Amino acid sequence: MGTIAVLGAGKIGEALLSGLLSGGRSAEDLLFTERHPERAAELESRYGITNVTIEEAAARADLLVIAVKPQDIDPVLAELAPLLRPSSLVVSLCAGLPTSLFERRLPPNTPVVRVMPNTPMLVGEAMSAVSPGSHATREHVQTVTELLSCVGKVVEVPESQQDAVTALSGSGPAYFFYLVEAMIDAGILLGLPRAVAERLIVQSAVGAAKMLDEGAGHPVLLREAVTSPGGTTINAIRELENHGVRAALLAAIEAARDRSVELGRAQQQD
Ligand SMILES: NC(=O)C1=CN([C@@H]2O[C@H](COP(=O)(O)OP(=O)(O)OC[C@H]3O[C@@H](n4cnc5c(N)ncnc54)[C@H](O)[C@@H]3O)[C@@H](O)[C@H]2O)C=CC1
Ligand SMILES: O=C(O)[C@@H]1CCC=N1
Repeated sequence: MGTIAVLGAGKIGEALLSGLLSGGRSAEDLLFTERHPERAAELESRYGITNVTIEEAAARADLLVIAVKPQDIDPVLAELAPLLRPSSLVVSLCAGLPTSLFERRLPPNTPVVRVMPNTPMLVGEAMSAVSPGSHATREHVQTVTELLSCVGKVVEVPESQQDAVTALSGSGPAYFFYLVEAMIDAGILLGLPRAVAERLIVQSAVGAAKMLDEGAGHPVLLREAVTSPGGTTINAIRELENHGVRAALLAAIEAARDRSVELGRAQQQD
C-alpha cells in the first residue's frame, strides 16, 4: 500500500495513526499534516511519525486520508488540488461530505473513497463503512478495506447510506459513553463509591458487548434473559419506557443523520 498521509491529526486522525502503528504498520510509512504546531509536536514525540507540509504529503503519499472537520475542507482541497499526483488515492473521513464534492475540486478522475469510521479505532475495534466515488475501482476499495481492517471491522455500503451510518456507528460510541456516564451517576445516587460504580458498569458493558459480538442471541432475547418475572429489571424497564428512552434514541439518531446531510449541503455551495 506504500505511504499513507493523514491530513488533519485531530481525534480521529490520531486514532487512525495510532491504530495503524499498533496494527504493525511502520512509522516510516506514515505521515501527517497538522495546522497546530504544538499538536504536531505532541504526535511526533508520542508516535515517532513525521509531520509534513501538504506539498510533502502529496509528493510522498500513495494514499491521502482527509481527517479535517467538514467545515475546514475548502482550504485543504484548494491546496491539495494542484499538488495531487494522478496515482494517488484520496480517502475522506469527513462526515456528510459526498465523494462528488472531492471529485469536483480535485483533478479529473481522482479516485476517492468515502469512509465513516469511529474512535474505537484507537483500540483496534473500529466500525468503518466504505463507499467508492465514481472514479474509485474495486482495487481502490480493496486497498482501503485492507487498511481499515488493521484497526477494526469494515463494511461496504452505498454512498446514499453514509449519512445514516454516520449517525449510527460514527457517533455511536458517544451514545454508549453517555449511557455509561448516566449509569455511573445512578450508582452514585444509590450510594456506591464512584470507583466501584465505574467498575460495575464498565465490566457490564464489556460483558454485554461480548455476548452480542459472539452471537449469544438477539438483543431482545438477551434482555429477556435478564428480566425475571416479578424481579428487579422489569421495574427499571418500565421506567425507561415511561421516560420514552427508545423514542429518544430514534429521534436522536435521526437528528444526527439530518446534521450529516446538512454538513454536506453547507459545503456544496460552490
Ligand atoms: N471524532 C469522531 O469520532 C469522528 C470524526 N469523523 C470525521 O473526522 C474528521 C475529523 O474529526 P475530529 O478528529 O473529531 O476533529 P478534530 O477537530 O479533533 O481534528 C481535526 C484536525 O484537523 C486539523 N486541521 C484542520 N485544518 C487543517 C489544515 N488545513 N491542515 C492541517 N490540519 C488541519 C485541526 O487542527 C485538527 O487537529 C471530521 O470530518 C469528522 O466528521 C469521522 C468519524 C468519527
Ligand atoms: O460528531 C461528528 O460530527 C463526528 C462524525 C461522527 C462522529 N463524530
